Amino acid sequence: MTKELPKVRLLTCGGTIVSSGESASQMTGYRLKDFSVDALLAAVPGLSAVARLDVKEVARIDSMSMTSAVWKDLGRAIEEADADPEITGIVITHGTDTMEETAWFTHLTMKTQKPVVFTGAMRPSTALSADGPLNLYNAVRIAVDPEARGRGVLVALNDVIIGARAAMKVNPTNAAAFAGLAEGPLGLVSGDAIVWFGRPEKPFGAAAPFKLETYAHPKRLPRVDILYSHADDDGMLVRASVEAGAEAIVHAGTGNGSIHAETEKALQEAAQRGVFIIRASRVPGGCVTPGLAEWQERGYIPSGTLSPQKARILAMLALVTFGWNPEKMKEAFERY
Ligand SMILES: NC(=O)C[C@H](N)C(=O)O
Repeated sequence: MTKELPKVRLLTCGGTIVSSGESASQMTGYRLKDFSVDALLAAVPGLSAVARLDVKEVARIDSMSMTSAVWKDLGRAIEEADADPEITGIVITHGTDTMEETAWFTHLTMKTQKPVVFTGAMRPSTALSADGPLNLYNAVRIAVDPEARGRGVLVALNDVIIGARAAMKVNPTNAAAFAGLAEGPLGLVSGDAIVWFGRPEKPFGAAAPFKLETYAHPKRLPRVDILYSHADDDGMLVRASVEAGAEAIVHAGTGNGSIHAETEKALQEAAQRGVFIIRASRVPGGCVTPGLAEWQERGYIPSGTLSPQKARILAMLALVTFGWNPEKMKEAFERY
């Protein structure tokens, strides 16, 4: 008797992988129309020889409009797949614009040991050399690879496998859109082989205290704004953010998380009012260090190797999990 193929739950969230243009040469300016997931699967010959796929639509949106309400629906769908003993791995198709954010949220909150692989496409389904079908094929291969277990949530496109913590979209149009900043990739798809060489260094999933149930759907997570600094910055956005009820501000500063002298006054006032200040950087890659002694005295927290968008998610999760707790907020940025 032939061995039954492993079963993979495919959770779909929309994005370019199911978008269509007017012609094969249209690479941008396309829309999410009526291209179905079934049509996407039909465009992947050989997929049925890798795994049995069982599909569930979680959302059908362009990922620039992602919300934490969708993260919660996705989390519930992953928990369902985790509880099903027949399912070996989970693949999530998602727009690439905010894929790194959904993947990071999932990496911190999901407790499953099963592989969870995010993929998507940079070219619409109708394009010449559409990249979605091969990306999906490879994501399913990764999801059934026993070696993928224990490496946390993965982002796999264009033959590169990157951990959710490090993954960042670094090109707006190229098929090689993702890089694993600072930490590098965890593996590669090399033709028929899947090659692994890295594991996440920091605790995640079951080793992290963050849980999906801690925020009430459809309510958003606590307000945390990202403020991008530049010449002539004057702190106006800091004041607006505090006014809007931000519980933390991620300051995407220049260089090593540096702060414009004019903005510093507004950040200091915000910190005195109990708003957490996370010092991140608009520079991609590298590591933001604790910096000036007075920043440390004021309780500003360096983002380390987390991008501003990842720092925002960690701050939100720390707020819902620990409440207003400066020690725990600082520890969260050191540990996760
Ligand atoms: N390449 C993409 O997937 C971009 C897309 N518009 C999105 O949903 O993020």
